[in-house]
Amino acid sequence: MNLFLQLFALGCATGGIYAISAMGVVAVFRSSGVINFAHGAVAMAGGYVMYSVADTLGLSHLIAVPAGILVSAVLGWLVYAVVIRPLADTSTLTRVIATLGVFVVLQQGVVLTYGSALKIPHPYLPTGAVRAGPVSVGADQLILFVFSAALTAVLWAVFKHTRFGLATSAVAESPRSLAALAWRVGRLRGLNWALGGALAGVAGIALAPSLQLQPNSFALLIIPTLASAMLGGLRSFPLTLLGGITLGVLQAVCAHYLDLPGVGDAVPFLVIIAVLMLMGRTLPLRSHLNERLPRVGSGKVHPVRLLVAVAVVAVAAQTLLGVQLLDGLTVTLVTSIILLSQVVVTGYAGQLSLAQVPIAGVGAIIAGRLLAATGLPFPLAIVAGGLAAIPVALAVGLPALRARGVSLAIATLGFGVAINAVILRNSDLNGGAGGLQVGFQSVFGIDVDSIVYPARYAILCGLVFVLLALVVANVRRGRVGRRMLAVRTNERAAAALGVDVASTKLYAFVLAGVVAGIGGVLGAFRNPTLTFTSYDPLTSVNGLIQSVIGGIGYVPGALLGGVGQNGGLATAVANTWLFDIAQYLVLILGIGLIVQVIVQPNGIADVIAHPKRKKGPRSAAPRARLPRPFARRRAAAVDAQIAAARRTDHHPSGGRLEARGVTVRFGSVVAVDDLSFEIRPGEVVAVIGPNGAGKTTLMDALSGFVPATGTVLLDGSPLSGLPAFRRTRAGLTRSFQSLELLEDMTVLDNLRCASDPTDAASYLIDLVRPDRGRITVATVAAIDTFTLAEHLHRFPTELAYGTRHLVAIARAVAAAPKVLMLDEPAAGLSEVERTEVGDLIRHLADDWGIAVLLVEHDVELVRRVSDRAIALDFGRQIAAGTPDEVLADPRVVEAYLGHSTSVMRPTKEVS
Ligand SMILES: Nc1ncnc2c1ncn2[C@@H]1O[C@H](COP(=O)(O)OP(=O)(O)OP(=O)(O)O)[C@@H](O)[C@H]1O
Repeated sequence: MNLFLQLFALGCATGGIYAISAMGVVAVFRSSGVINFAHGAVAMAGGYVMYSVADTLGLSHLIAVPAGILVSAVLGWLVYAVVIRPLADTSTLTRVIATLGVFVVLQQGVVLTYGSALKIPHPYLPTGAVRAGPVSVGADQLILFVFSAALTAVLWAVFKHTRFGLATSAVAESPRSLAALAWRVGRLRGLNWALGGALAGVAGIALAPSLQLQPNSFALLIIPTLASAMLGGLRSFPLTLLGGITLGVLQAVCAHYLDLPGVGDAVPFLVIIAVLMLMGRTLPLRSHLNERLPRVGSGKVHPVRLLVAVAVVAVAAQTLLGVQLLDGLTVTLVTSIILLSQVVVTGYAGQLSLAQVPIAGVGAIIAGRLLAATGLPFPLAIVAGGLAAIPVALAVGLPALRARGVSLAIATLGFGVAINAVILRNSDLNGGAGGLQVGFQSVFGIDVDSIVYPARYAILCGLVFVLLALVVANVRRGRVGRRMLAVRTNERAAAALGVDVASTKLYAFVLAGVVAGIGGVLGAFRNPTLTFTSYDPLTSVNGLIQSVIGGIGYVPGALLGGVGQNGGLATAVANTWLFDIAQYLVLILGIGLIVQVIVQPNGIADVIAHPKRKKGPRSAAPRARLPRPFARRRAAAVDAQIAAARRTDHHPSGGRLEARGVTVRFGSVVAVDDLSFEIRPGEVVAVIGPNGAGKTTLMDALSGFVPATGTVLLDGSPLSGLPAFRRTRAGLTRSFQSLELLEDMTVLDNLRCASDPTDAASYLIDLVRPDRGRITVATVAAIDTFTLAEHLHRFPTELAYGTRHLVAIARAVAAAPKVLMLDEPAAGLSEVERTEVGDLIRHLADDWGIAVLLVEHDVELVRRVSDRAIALDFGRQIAAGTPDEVLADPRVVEAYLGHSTSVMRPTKEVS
């Protein structure tokens, strides 16, 4: 018990400091909605400045400590003013990546200024023991704990009771309202960033004497910091203190009682995962903002160009390049393979993984141990490394099922730290200080020893890169690629099209894991003795940065990113002909990244592929692709498929939807209250009601987007309990009020996404033979009915508003639904377009027998199109019958207009 109390006290002291650092993150997040990944590096800078002033210059800590805090505060403000402010209108991903750039710049700046060696600052607080009953704690720890509690109280009071604090809480919600009240939003945010920096500095200075200063480990203070901040819900200072203490105590107890190396480092990660799993959702809410991510390439392979490039590299490697350049080439190719994994998981699938390099390390360590233990041939060891990465990649991907964006980045960074601590730095696995002896390798009898035959090893890496690049490009062009793009663009829309969002994400992580694992093996086996120090989480951050600079959505982007790897071609060329830039390379990359995300977020590969395109991810691809012979051939093939489908006399047919006692609660709000109704094949049933009546929530409940009680039956089969994509596949399809078109895809690919077969075989077949997708009878029916033939190769952003509406309905029809639910399909359309949409809805019901549930505010349209109507108010059914009966019902009139004497007129817009 005494020991536990002792550990508890120790954990409280460390946790208090985590909490101080985390409160800096909270202050920044409350004001700007941004998670600053450079926060740990800012803390580290504070610690180093304190060390310089006190230990190097020999000045008093009374000067050194404030100096460290001041520098951190200034750094915090600078990050805001120089990096975050110019990126105010960009995606979360862009801002995360930018702060990662700052992280790298600060970390490398410290390395260049102070070196990587450990620095041990002199303690500045009394270190004697203080006894309280059976527990003895250091006086410094006690002081720091009391200080953290006092600081929490001060911050809580400031943010709760001062104008500054109240304005900060308001600024993240509504900067415009605050500006209207004469607040200078930029200055307020800048102050919070400075406060965040200062708090990071306090934490860095507090931890410096016990943690000791070392750039690589100290900057990772960001992980426990973020874990504490997440436990505090990124809002509450007292809860953040509690979170920090919980974390500190858990770390101390686990490290003591669990005999597992690195377990202390893994605890914050486990806490992060637990929070994400508890708080996250499998599909985002309606309010989730879908942001455009960096553009993706087409995955088109030019065989002639590829063969020429391979031949040139092979000949140059064998005949022209010296050892240094060959080594640079090998490092570039190995890195490029690992970055290919980033293209799959982040570029295509939109999942921000910061664990790809540690995953590569797992592949390397397992292949190394297998080969050392069994004498496995090298090619099989490469494959084994790829396969060995699968379970770890799956585990890294699991949080993605409930977390997205910044949260996922935090989880994967934490996972990387845990993998590094528990597996890669584990001397039971990594061969200890001497490394893992594997000797030299051969492939099919050819010696590929990278020291004697560096050219051969480089060529081997080149061939593996080409092979994997082809696989990744195939995936992009196939059915699976469409699913990934749909998921990255809009998870709700993807699920509504029948895409299994969870499986698609996990597949992306697994495929990326295999690719990274193979890269990891090739990287480690460059030497006869394997070491795993270069598979650390910081290298993973650098890897992401290189991917973004190269073009994270492009296969060639991985190669371009690999060129910039430390020790890669850029370094080798510069070292051979210029000067030793290795030490500055990471710094240059970090600065390059920050400049690039501001100027050209899509990467160098995008500029090369489309030199004339505008820079922002929002600028659509121009139609000018069609004249190219390839595009013309493809268009002709599409036309032929459409013609063939037209010759068959099939079209979608309807089914019967039954809802029994469907109820949805959001806390105390009952959004849908015990609704029961039926829609028969060929029937159009309108659901009307004032704003907030529960119409969209009803649709969400029927289609599986929100949890509901009650029963939903399709043709007598229960749908309740099934996830959204399964309901779509069963025949219940929906459109969205906000259309939710997949903006990264052409109209045709939007339709294909809805009509693609859903079998799992494509996950494997697409790797070698991508399925461009057949055009189904339902798709052609949708194209013809909604006259979309001329728009098929356009992107949604290029279409007129009315046409976008038609595409949204056509896409739902392309899924061959039995029951179609349309959420305000006529909103914002002109009179003529509304009439057209009404006719089309009737056509779907009358000619194809589809059962239609129509949510609509346009009373005229409801009256003209629907067979029956149901009126809702506060989630409850207040009337049902023919449209005329329902619209004339006094309860409906009252619900809409607030008093029963008014007469409901056939106006166009009631709301
Ligand atoms: N995720 C949510 N959490 C909490 N409350 C919610 C959520 N989604 C909807 N609501 C509430 O449920 C009620 C019904 O909202 P809903 O959007 O379904 O109404 P609606 O009839 O579709 O309105 P509109 O015509 O404006 O689209 C409202 O009170 C709304 O605030």
